Amino acid sequence: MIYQPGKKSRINSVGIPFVELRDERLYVGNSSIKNHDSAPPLRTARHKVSGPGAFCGREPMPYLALNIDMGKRAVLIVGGGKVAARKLQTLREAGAVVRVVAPAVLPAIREQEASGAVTIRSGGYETADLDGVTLVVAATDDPAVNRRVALEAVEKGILVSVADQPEAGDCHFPAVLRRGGLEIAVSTGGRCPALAAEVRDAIAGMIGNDYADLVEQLAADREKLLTEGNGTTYNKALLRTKARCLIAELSAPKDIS
Ligand SMILES: C[C@@]1(CC(=O)O)c2cc3[nH]c(cc4nc(cc5[nH]c(cc(n2)[C@H]1CCC(=O)O)[C@@](C)(CC(=O)O)[C@@H]5CCC(=O)O)C(CC(=O)O)=C4CCC(=O)O)c(CCC(=O)O)c3CC(=O)O
Ligand SMILES: NC(=O)C1=CN([C@@H]2O[C@H](COP(=O)(O)OP(=O)(O)OC[C@H]3O[C@@H](n4cnc5c(N)ncnc54)[C@H](O)[C@@H]3O)[C@@H](O)[C@H]2O)C=CC1
Repeated sequence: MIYQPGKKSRINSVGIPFVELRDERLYVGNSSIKNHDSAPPLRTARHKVSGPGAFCGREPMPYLALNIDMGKRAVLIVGGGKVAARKLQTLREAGAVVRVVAPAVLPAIREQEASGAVTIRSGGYETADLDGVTLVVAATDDPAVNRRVALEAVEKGILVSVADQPEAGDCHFPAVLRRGGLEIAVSTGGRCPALAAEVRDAIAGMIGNDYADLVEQLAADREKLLTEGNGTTYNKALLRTKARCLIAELSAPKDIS
């Protein structure tokens, strides 16, 4: 089916033609996806008045993009389901020491206990679970528990990311692309995570593994330059120019004859 502007067509609540929710199934073109969610299809928009993500004029107030070395930091994940497993993976990749607390934990999480980088306490969340952690991720399927975790963390000055009520916390996870030492993080500030993931995937098609070599090569050049003491202005001009040239080389069509 082709969308023809002006012709009568089925339009869903977000204005995508030929996508329709009917009898618990999502119809997209000729195929359909089962809707497993029991939640009502509509929810009220969040109208934030203060804090990151709040609106200042037309633009949402930006978050601070900051790369944190989590190697020496303890993190608590409250919940042991699918979302907790994804956040655990991300946190472990960043070297964090993670504690998980939940009455039921997925095998994918349980299996990681043997590595020593994850400890698991079976049971419901308790305030004492927050002791000594830098960051807490509230990812249970109980909104009241997630909210309690958020309130208690904020009170104690602990950073908190809340899976179902991001506005109750103060940070969130972006969609990330890694090419060796190059990291690209994409965020919509919680407004549409699926878009962040799609943008990341689109960038992945443009930024290949060659970029990992670029980082290595330029980092070695820079290391050498810093020992030569030519000054920041000189180093900046040289490294920016070389980076630009190498990127152009990667983008140029290859002669494979
Ligand atoms: C605020 C934030 C807090 C946080 O950090 O968790 C948050 C919140 C929520 N996500 C929800 C749903 C979905 N999240 C994803 C996917 C991802 N979500 C991620 C981050 C974030 N999600 C943070 C904002 C990041 C930003 O905006 O840029 C990614 C990028 C990174 C990661 O998770 O590591 C990861 C990409 C994974 C990858 O790498 O591919 C998909 C799509 C998919 O799975 O493909 C869906 C289904 C479609 C949809 O609903 O949008 C819901 C509703 C839950 C419900 O329906 O009950 C909430 C709660 C709410 O919005 O209230
Ligand atoms: N931020 C994001 O990227 C996304 C967030 N969500 C939201 O994340 C939440 C979790 O989703 P899933 O992982 O799919 O759920 P799930 O049902 O797979 O797991 C829920 C987990 O919470 C645990 N739990 C329940 N009560 C608890 C308590 N008192 N203390 C500690 N743990 C407790 C359960 O034992 C279970 O391990 C939901 O609210 C969902 O709406 C869903 C999709 C994406």
